[in-house]
Parts: sequence; structure tokens; C-alpha cells
Amino acid sequence: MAQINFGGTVENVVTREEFPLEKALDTLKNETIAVIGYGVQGPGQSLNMRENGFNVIVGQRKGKTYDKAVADGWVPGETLFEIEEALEKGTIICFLLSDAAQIELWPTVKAVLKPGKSLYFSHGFGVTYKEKTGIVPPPDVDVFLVAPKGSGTSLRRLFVEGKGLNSSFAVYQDASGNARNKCIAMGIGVGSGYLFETDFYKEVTSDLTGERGTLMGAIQGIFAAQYEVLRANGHSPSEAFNETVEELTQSLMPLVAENGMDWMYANCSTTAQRGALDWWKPFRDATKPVFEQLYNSVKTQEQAEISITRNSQPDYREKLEVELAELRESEMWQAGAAVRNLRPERN
Ligand SMILES: NC(=O)c1ccc[n+]([C@@H]2O[C@H](COP(=O)([O-])OP(=O)(O)OC[C@H]3O[C@@H](n4cnc5c(N)ncnc54)[C@H](O)[C@@H]3O)[C@@H](O)[C@H]2O)c1
Ligand SMILES: CC(C)(O)[C@@H](O)C(=O)O
Ligand SMILES: [Mg+2]
Ligand SMILES: [Mg+2]
Repeated sequence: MAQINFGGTVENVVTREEFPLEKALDTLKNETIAVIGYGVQGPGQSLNMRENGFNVIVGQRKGKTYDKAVADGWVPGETLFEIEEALEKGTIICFLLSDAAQIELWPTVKAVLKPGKSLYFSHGFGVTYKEKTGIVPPPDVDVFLVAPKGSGTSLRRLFVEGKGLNSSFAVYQDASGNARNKCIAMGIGVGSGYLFETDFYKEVTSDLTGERGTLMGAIQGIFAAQYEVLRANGHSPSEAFNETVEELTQSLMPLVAENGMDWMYANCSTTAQRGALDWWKPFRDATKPVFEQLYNSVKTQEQAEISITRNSQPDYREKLEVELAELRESEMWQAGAAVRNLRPERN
């Protein structure tokens, strides 16, 4: 493994140089990889693996998503099955239902987990919170995870563009003595660039924190706060949206992604730099207590409990849709829709 220095701490990272696609294909040459669930990660991972040359089948219950799988080229009776049939045929079971749905299907999955099969997750959730989920794998199967650090949609898009998304990986149980190799081979197969080693607990704890924090929850909160202040002071919706979101996503974040925050700052005016350098610490200090509260809520499993309870309700999809519509229909994101339409490349 490559030893990489991350700001002073040396960590092990698996690279494609040491574990090329050919080695991954050879490692899994006798396996039938059954991707169970075709929501967000299911399509990204299964299509990438199929195009990388692995032996992949999909298990999905009938409905809209099953039809999407057919449209993506999965053939009913050959590579696309009802979940139970795919579970029987698969030797590596990729459990890619939503975390709450995994609880309901667990007894069915557990029943097919005979010695020699492997159980694969893309999150540490089910196993870490086993007291809540009941997901306790039998001791004679390999259990591991590859968690792409991004949306399954991005995993697929980047793969199609010939790029990759990095992933975390972890082995929970090594019954065969070869679980680590199988896990890394799966990571390469689904289209990961580099693979960072972790464990199930750390993966789920950091992931739940990140998505509730800066990646999704905090960012919307900060956008909303600034937008509301600008609007309350007489700025137009387009001006408030441009100064809050559009410039960030279109101009400044690509510079951060390319070469870090100081690089982005250096490409702005000295006036902007002076202000940003003066204000980032007050923002850090104001939000840090909320991040501490969030981390604690993840650690005490309160967030897991909320996720399971809310997402296990029969009408959870409809309720989520109502909340998403509230965001979409807010003035800020309506202004956003209009601003997006005015991006020069859209004309
Ligand atoms: N969404 C992402 O991009 C992402 C990123 C990293 C990790 N993950 C993890 O990957 C796993 C899958 O997440 P996802 O977001 O792709 O899932 P999802 O919410 O999109 O759901 C996946 C599938 O579950 C099926 N399903 C839901 N309830 C069911 C039930 N009761 N019985 C049978 N099937 C049911 C749906 O039909 C769908 O095909 C989770 O562990 C998640 O935490 C997701
Ligand atoms: C894409 C994310 C936010 O990284 C993932 O963790 C998820 O749960 O969807
Ligand atoms: Mg997550
Ligand atoms: Mg994540």
C-alpha cells in the first residue's frame, strides 16, 4: 500500500498501480456479484462493474426502478431478477437497499448467506447499529464495505468520463482469509480511483456527520441565512442568489477543488481576501458548537434512530418529497432555477 502524508499524518492508501483492474478481475473471476437494489448506488456500481468486465447481476423488486434497470440494459431472467432469485444466484451479495429497507430484507438475505458467500455494503450503518437493525452476519461469511465518497450518480458520471471517485473500504469479517483482497477488488470494480482504509464504525460516524454537516445540511443552512439577510435588506432575488450560491458553484468551488482554499482566495481581489480572512474564524466559532452537537447526536446513535424510524414508515417517500418540494419551491431555489437557465452555455 502507498504511504501518503496527509498534512503530517501518514496513512495507507490502495492505488490502482498496486491493484490494477486485471488483478481485481482475477480476484473475482469465480464470483457472481449480485447488486441488490437499484436506487442511487445500485445503478452506478453495477453499470461500472459490468463495463469493467465483472460478472454482475441485479436484484430489484418490480416497479419503476426495475423498468429503469431494463432500460439500462439488464436483461430479465439473464442479468436482472427479483431480489430473492438474485440472492440465490449471487456469491457476493451487494446490499444496496436504503439503510432502513435493509432491516426489512435482512432475514431474507441472511437465509442465503451460506459459507463461501460474501456480504458487501456501501455503508457501515447496518452492522454498526446492529442492536437497532438486527443485522448480524453469520460468522462464516466475509463481510466488507466499499463506500464511494459521493453520490452514485457522480460515481457513474465520472466513470463514463474516464475519471473516478475515491472510496473508503473496510473489512468487518474475514472468514475466507481473502476478504481484504475481495473488498479491494470490488472497490476497483465499482470505479474507485484510490481506496482509503477505515472500519465500519468510523465510516458510518464520519459519513453521517459529513452529510448532515458541510456536505448537505450545513451548506443549505448557511445559504439560507445569507440569502435571507440580503433579501431583508432590499437586494433582489437574483442578486441574493448570485452572491450566495451561483458564484460559489460556478466560479469559486472549482478553484477550491483544483488547488485549495488559499488558491481560490488568491484568485479574488485583495478586498475580498481581506474580508474572507477576517470573517472565516467568526463563522467557524459560531458553527462549531452546532457541529459538536451533531457529532454527539451521531455518536449516541440518535441520528441512526431517527433515520430508521422515519425512513421505515410506509409513506416515507411521499413525506420526503414534500420536504424536498418545500426546498425546491422556496424563493431562493426558484431564483436558482431561473439563474441556472441563464447560464451562457444553456443557450
Ligand atoms: N445514495 C448514494 O449516493 C450513497 C452514497 C454512498 C453510500 N450509500 C449507501 O448505499 C446504500 C444504498 O443507498 P441508495 O441511496 O443507493 O439507496 P436508495 O434509497 O436509492 O434505495 C435503493 C433501493 O432500495 C429499494 N427498496 C427500498 N425499500 C425496499 C423494500 N422494502 N424492499 C425491497 N427493496 C426496497 C428501492 O427500490 C431502491 O431500488 C445505503 O447503505 C447508503 O447509505 C449511498
Ligand atoms: C452521497 C453521500 C452524502 O456521501 C452519501 O453518504 C449518502 O448517504 O448519500
Ligand atoms: Mg451517507
Ligand atoms: Mg457519504
